[in-house]
Amino acid sequence: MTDVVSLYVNDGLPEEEIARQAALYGPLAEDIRALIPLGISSRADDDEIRRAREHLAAATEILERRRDSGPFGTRFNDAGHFRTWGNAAAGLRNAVAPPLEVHTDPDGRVWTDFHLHIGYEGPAGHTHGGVSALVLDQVLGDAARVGGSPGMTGTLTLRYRKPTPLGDLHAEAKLDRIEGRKAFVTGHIAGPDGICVEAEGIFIAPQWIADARAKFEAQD
Ligand SMILES: CCCCCCCCCCCC(=O)SCCNC(=O)CCNC(=O)[C@H](O)C(C)(C)COP(=O)(O)OP(=O)(O)OC[C@H]1O[C@@H](n2cnc3c(N)ncnc32)[C@H](O)[C@@H]1OP(=O)(O)O
Repeated sequence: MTDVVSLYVNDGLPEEEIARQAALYGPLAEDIRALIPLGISSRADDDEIRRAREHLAAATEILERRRDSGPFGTRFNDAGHFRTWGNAAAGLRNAVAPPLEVHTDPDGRVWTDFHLHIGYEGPAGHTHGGVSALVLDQVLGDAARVGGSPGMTGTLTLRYRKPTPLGDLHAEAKLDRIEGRKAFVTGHIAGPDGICVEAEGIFIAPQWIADARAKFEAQD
């Protein structure tokens, strides 16, 4: 099993290098993401598909020449700039991610306006329920972190109130309370006609995080 702690790496990258990599690899993920709905909707003919696949094979051959092994993990530098570029919901380098760009209000509410293309379909013309769970897991988890209690999802409870359309959506979440290592968070996804999915989550700081925080506070 992958050791979670070993995937938290201070790689010491300077800010300029992080910005350079973001400007290089972010657009690559956008290009790959744009292919997903085309894979579903293209009406190209036999010859066009064959040619398109040859181009994709050539791109694959270039991209796999040099690559990291394993997941991206969580990387950071001495300035405390964290990168979770492989994250399935928000990762800058992950074409599977919508991606979510999560904002924080001064009162601790976190929110994101995001777009789900046709590759996120579940019920005909609507968002897959598991994708809604992905979005809410991320947004509620961010609210726990912003509220000072980052943790792993222990329990995520969803109420699907009405079908969630595809397209432009909004999600938000707020920390309700902290009890020991547990953060209780609520949130929802809304479409143009109001709230579609409500969520309650309990996020639990693993013991190693609680220990690290206690050690840090003892040094203060
Ligand atoms: C890393 C940084 C994040 C950073 C992550 C940022 C990513 C953003 C969001 C994405 C989040 C994810 O997808 S996370 C991936 C999905 N989640 C997971 O894979 C989690 C897998 N489960 C685990 O690793 C573990 O079960 C934990 C960490 C959740 C809990 O283990 P533990 O730390 O040993 O817990 P334990 O001592 O038994 O219990 C502590 C307290 O929590 C309660 N408790 C225990 N389990 C649960 C539970 N599932 N639901 C509710 N409550 C629970 C206990 O009753 C107890 O309450 P009391 O007696 O104290 O009252």
